[in-house]
Amino acid sequence: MKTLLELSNVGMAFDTPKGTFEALREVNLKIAPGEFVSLIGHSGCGKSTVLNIVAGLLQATDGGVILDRHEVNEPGPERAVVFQNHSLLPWLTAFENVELAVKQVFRKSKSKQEMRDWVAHNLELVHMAHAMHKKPEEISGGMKQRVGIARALAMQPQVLLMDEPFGALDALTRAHLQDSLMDIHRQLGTTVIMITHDVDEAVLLSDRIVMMTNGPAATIGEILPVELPRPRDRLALADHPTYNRCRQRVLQFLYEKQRKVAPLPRRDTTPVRRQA
Ligand SMILES: Nc1ncnc2c1ncn2[C@@H]1O[C@H](COP(=O)(O)OP(=O)(O)OP(=O)(O)O)[C@@H](O)[C@H]1O
Repeated sequence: MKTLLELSNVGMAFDTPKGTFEALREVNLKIAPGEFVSLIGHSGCGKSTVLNIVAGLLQATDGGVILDRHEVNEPGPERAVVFQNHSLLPWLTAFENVELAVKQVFRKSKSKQEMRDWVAHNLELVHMAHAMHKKPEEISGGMKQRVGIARALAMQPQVLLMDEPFGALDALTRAHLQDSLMDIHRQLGTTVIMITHDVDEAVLLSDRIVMMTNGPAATIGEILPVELPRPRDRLALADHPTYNRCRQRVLQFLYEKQRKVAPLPRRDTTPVRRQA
């Protein structure tokens, strides 16, 4: 397998008022160009920490990340991030929000008109052409996420990093955005790492699902290849044996192997003797 991105022996220890907290230990992962990888694990296990290290927003305290033969030490446009909350600038329109990112990356290589066309093209890609001159407060949550994705894609990143991008959306909007993301991934062949808590979302979208153990010292517990043909259709997959097997495997990992909640104490069924 050709490797675009490699995490080797990544460890992360945070200094806290109570001492050092080891969040991650020996995280090893190789990702191929064009691969769609989901990170799944219980809340607080360290998914965002992994993503932030790849984004260059955090520096690993052990090991490191190599992207296309270069070590990652700081944020860069070749690794665009989409967060759960859109993070658009409220005083700019959708078009201007995307344009701002495009100018940062392409100021020297594209003319003004080329940059404007590129912004419009990316907004069309996420089906936002009709509302490109509206401000964030004038559009829905799902539309804001679409603009955030357009902004990230417009930077032509080598890797798209998504931290629960659809977590705050209702089920129907979420389904539409998942379908759009699958289309975009098919058209552009972008490499994607996405954090999700949603098992169905992970199976539907991913080539591989990376399952993380609970912290402290969290690491990769299992990696599941999702061998379903693309393009994928959510309705057709509902009865697909591979889909159901993958779903089952992730659920087993999360709720049997990595139980988060301690089992309830067994009820004592011994009758209580009344004292005379
Ligand atoms: N700056 C920090 N200082 C100290 N501890 C931190 C810091 N950032 C994260 N942690 C701890 O590291 C662990 C992993 O956090 P992280 O946010 O990566 O988890 P997560 O899996 O993304 O959680 P969630 O699914 O709830 O978003 C948690 O125990 C968290 O409290």
